[in-house]
Amino acid sequence: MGSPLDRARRIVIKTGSALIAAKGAPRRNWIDGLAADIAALRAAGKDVVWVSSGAVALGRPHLGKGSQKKLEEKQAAAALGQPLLMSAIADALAPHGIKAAQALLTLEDTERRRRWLNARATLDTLLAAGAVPIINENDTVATEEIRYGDNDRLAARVAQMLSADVLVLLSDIDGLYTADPRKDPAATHIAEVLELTDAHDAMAGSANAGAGVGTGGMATKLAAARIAFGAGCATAITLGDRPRPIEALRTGERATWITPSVSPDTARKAWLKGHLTPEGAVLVDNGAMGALLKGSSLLAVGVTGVEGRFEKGAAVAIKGPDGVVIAKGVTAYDAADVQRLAGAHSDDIEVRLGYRGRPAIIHRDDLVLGS
Ligand SMILES: Nc1ncnc2c1ncn2[C@@H]1O[C@H](COP(=O)(O)OP(=O)(O)O)[C@@H](O)[C@H]1O
Ligand SMILES: N[C@@H](CCC(=O)OP(=O)(O)O)C(=O)O
Repeated sequence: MGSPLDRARRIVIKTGSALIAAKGAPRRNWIDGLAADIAALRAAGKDVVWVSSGAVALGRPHLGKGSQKKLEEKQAAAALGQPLLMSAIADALAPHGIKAAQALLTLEDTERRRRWLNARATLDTLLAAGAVPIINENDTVATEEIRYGDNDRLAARVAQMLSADVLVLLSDIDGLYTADPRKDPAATHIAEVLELTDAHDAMAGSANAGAGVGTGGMATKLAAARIAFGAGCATAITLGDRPRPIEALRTGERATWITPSVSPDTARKAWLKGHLTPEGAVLVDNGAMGALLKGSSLLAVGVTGVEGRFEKGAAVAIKGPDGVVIAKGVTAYDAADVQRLAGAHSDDIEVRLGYRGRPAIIHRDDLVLGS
């Protein structure tokens, strides 16, 4: 059967602070090993996104003395540590001919549809260019209310946004146990979860019950796995501190695999179907209707007009020439721009808008057929 990693097209890997840093310095040998793993995945044609913690841990020694418990002290440490984190990772990827691209996200980038479209387009562009996006929370500006707070969930949101097939959470433990093995020596390992229940949450205890340097614990890993699960993405929780942790996972080293029964594509379409309440409509001609039914994106050339006012990122209905709703989707343009683009060929988009817009009014990934 092989590993889910072999079948995956897109993989998100999350590394916790304790793997990245020791005594305030980057663990270069370990980072080099993971970089070699990532190079092997890239060579096999897979897209890889690396969500890495460690900015606070690497920045702390440079902030001076003091407790460094206050939020602004952690944020300042992150500002000092983030470039150190990036350069350690970029240096490790460079010998493999892989470019590292920094992307610092805040909660809004994955929760607000408009920003989500932008973040996704940028990350897709980086992946298409062969780069590995290195993602962290934008700790320096994220305030308590608008924080993911832990990179486990951030990584799951990224996996969801990018329709990844596998999320790997590299941890200081080789998976989920029936209880915290640090406290209960009788705890047993769980190799596979096909449905996440409250019983699993009870095993993990509360958040922040982890080893110390980071902010996660097993509870946030399960919260992350739940987000990924809903997006049709499998999660592996496994021991990170191995020389080649991804290769070890691929060849069957111990892990907990949390595996959904549907694909990312099916999950996304089901989500769209249930969550989109149209705020307006885009009117299309017969040609566009035929293309949509065949699974294409909605291009400006087939648009004849709009109904109502809506923002970029809003849910809209798509209506055929007879006024019947044939699909719903998330629009990449606001109503005024859709009107401006009606009937335009792709080459004309820039002239009509005054900027270089996206080719699709609604991308096929953001579209579901039916009313
Ligand atoms: N049921 C459980 N199974 C496994 N680990 C658990 C469980 N409950 C609590 N934990 C704790 O969670 C820790 C992993 O979280 P954490 O140290 O935050 O990892 P990371 O630094 O990789 O984010 C484990 O070392 C373990 O002590
Ligand atoms: N964004 C923070 C890390 C937050 C976090 O989730 O840490 P961890 O539990 O080690 O993955 C940083 O870079 O220090």
